Amino acid sequence: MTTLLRISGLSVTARLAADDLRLLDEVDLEIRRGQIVGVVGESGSGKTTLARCVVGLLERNVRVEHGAVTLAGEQVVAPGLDRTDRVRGSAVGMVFQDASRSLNPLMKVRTQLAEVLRRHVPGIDRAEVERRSVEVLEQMRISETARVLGSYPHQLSGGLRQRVAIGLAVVTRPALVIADECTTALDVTTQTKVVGLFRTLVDELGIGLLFVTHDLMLASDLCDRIAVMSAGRVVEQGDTLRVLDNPQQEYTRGLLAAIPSWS
Ligand SMILES: Nc1ncnc2c1ncn2[C@@H]1O[C@H](COP(=O)(O)OP(=O)(O)OP(=O)(O)O)[C@@H](O)[C@H]1O
Repeated sequence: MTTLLRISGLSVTARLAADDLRLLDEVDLEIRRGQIVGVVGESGSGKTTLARCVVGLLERNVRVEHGAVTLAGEQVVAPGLDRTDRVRGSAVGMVFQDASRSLNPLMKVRTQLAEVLRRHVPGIDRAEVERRSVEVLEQMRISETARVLGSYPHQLSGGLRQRVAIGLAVVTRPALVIADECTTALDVTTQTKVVGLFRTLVDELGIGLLFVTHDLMLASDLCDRIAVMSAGRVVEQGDTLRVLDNPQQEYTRGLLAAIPSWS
């Protein structure tokens, strides 16, 4: 499997009024095609900062101090360098916690898919837009494609909305998808479906998935590898079973101990 995403020695700092705050500290992480890597850790450990750094969506007071992000062999982030606009939305798709951040409430699903396709697939014609829109909804295991295409986001259930948001992220056939707490707002049954959908997508399309979650149980169900973050550092990473069955770090043991059903 080829390496899709390589994060090496990444350190990121936020400038505050008084002084600088280190948000990420020497983070190393790799994702290969067909692989799901979970980033887990407590609130404030730096998961979102890491995910947003890969796609160049850092806040204005945040900057990369050291290290680099390389996507399919091309360096896209380094100190003083941000080439993420070349890959955002095309080679990399993103799904956030709240589908409403991905979906435009004022546009029907059909229009939103068409807009993304036209932006990223130059010269695509109307028939191909429709064909790929239907295809991606089918990949999302949505059966009533005509109804969903003709609906505004608020006319769909939460689970359906999140599947449409994932469809919007993968319709351009990205090599990598970044999902940040994207199942957190869903009920457990819908969450299980969305997680199953991600596994199928990764297996069928051979994409890589960076799955950010505070839910270690969910990560253990879905991810091939897990990186455990604490205070901006990856304190432990490896194959999911290895990390969870034989954690090497006290911090990871603490996270596992906090799950009542674990052991
Ligand atoms: N622009 C910023 N300026 C200052 N501090 C920031 C900034 N962005 C993030 N932080 C701080 O960096 C730390 C890591 O935040 P981040 O959102 O990456 O953590 P997280 O693990 O994703 O947490 P959560 O699970 O709660 O979303 C937090 O303490 C947060 O307050």
